[in-house]
Amino acid sequence: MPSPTARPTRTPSGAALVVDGLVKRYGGRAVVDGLALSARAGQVTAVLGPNGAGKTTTIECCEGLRAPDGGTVRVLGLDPHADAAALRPRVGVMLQDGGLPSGARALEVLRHVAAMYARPRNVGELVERLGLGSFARTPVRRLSGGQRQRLALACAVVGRPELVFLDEPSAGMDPQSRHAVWDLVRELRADGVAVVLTTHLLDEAEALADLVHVVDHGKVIASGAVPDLLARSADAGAEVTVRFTAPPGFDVAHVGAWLAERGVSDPAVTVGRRTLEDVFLDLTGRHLR
Ligand SMILES: Nc1ncnc2c1ncn2[C@@H]1O[C@H](COP(=O)(O)OP(=O)(O)OP(=O)(O)O)[C@@H](O)[C@H]1O
Repeated sequence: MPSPTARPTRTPSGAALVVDGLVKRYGGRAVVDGLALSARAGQVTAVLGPNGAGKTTTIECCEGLRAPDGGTVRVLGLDPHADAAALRPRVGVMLQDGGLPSGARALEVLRHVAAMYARPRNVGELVERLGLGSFARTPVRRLSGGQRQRLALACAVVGRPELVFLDEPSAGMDPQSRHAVWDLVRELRADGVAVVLTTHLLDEAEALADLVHVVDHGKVIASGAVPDLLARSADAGAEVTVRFTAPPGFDVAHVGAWLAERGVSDPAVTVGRRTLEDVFLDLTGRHLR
């Protein structure tokens, strides 16, 4: 049973998570190879990288699920292995495969997890927020992928964690669910929670992240806020988007001709009104399934 008196512990730098020189080997191969990153309270930190880059391995070392072969990990100033019991009530975890008991019904699982905490969130409110009501009595093994993700997210946050790890939180979700997840992540940040997420959805990282770490071959190859990372690559030439509402009869070919006259090679002028996501949400509504 988590202690009701658990208090935030911050490292001197104020970071909620500090990973330094992390090494993890499998069969002699370092899949995480001297990786360093950090995350702060009240911020969303996104860990990006191609398949097999070492993101999940890193996050699982931070969660105390895998033992590192080298380097240090400090979670709320504590060691995820040695201090696992002290960290359990303070850290929320949403695993990529859900990690939920397959035979239990969805709402039973959430109520059970909530009961393990001293000051859980209101379960009914969370059910409403994440649209869990329509499958509350469905066994976990019968849930769709997106429903299981939403249940796993609810379980990760129901205990009011100070730090939450979300491994690809909106993978496989419909746009309605993704927006609900994003709203919840923003609320956690506003409440001062340190949110650490991995994602392959770069629009998700752009929409949510205060800090981005890009991982490849087991190392962080770039870190910074999204505008900083974009500014660093500005010399490569920027793609400029201009939006305007064309009056009736306007010939967009003039825009391409005007750009070509000014030395812009192969300008691509496209006419579009709304994104497919806008149309999809209009057609299917915003309510969660
Ligand atoms: N238990 C294990 N035994 C052997 N190799 C492993 C093990 N776990 C992970 N690996 C390997 O470690 C590498 C990193 O895997 P990891 O799951 O951390 O990548 P990832 O960045 O999260 O990828 P993805 O985006 O596909 O989820 C991969 O090459 C993977 O095959």
